[in-house]
Amino acid sequence: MSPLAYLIFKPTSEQHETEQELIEIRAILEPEFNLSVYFTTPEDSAGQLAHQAVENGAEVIIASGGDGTVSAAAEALIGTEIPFGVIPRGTANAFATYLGIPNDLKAACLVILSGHTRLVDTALCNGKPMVLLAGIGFEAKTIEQADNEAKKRFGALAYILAGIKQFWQGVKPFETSVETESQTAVIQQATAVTVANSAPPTSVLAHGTTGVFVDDGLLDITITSPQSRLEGAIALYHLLKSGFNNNAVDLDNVHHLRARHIKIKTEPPQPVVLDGNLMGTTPIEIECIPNSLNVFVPSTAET
Ligand SMILES: Nc1ncnc2c1ncn2[C@@H]1O[C@H](COP(=O)(O)OP(=O)(O)OP(=O)(O)O)[C@@H](O)[C@H]1O
Repeated sequence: MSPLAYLIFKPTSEQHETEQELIEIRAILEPEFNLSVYFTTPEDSAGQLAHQAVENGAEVIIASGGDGTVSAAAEALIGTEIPFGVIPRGTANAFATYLGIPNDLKAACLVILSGHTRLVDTALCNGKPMVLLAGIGFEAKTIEQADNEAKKRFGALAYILAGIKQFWQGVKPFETSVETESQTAVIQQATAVTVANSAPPTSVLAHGTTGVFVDDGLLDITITSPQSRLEGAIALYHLLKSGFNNNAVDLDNVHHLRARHIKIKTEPPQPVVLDGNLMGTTPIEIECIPNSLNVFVPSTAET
């Protein structure tokens, strides 16, 4: 008997495109799986549908959409051994990129069929699932600015354009206190705080540390506090470099910590983006859940 698989699928606003993508995915997966498809709606979240799939005895769960869909669906699998497939169809697809899962539909389906899995950490941020990162300040304001129309027209470039605009306008500095199981750091003039479970190099603000590893049982915290555009540009350059070479940034206005459990407060409260979607404002509390998600990845992927 073929394994019972559930595909949690976020439709796009283009109905024709959605139908075509689904036909392509079904054609590859159905010969191997007893496949049921659940469509997300603003009311039926990927998380609820994935929980339903688990209750129905799913042997494989696959999420297809942007990072928000993947993250929400993952929550139902935390701590189970059910293998989790990702078919990226969003704008940034940062989780798939980080794990080396291709953006091409067919190639992503073939990764699932290959059956190679990897155990990765997840986290809970104020009780909500986090597979990538939580961003406070600059990143959250950038996501706020990258509207749906721009994402449709420019794809991932919309985030870069919004980031440049945000950089140019500047972020009003805020005071932050970051409390971990072993220390508390207070930064008076922060512009961004990023807590990462995983992050591709393009999630620039996450890369103050010596690499962001998704299976080390720890979260990587980067706090930036540049006080001018020039300092900001230098910090961004070093963070971008660090994303590729895993050397920690050595600048006075880039701070980094590693911890399993983190509480962050800011004054005044700041918007928070969680796995690509705005979730509210600070304070936040994040706990890493080591080795809690079993994801299909290419057998050659290294991170
Ligand atoms: N059928 C739907 N129509 C409109 N919104 C939906 C639908 N299904 C889910 N959503 C909403 O979409 C959000 C998750 O989107 P997700 O991040 O996965 O994809 P995206 O927005 O297409 O991609 P990206 O964030 O990369 O641009 C959630 O806020 C969810 O409520």
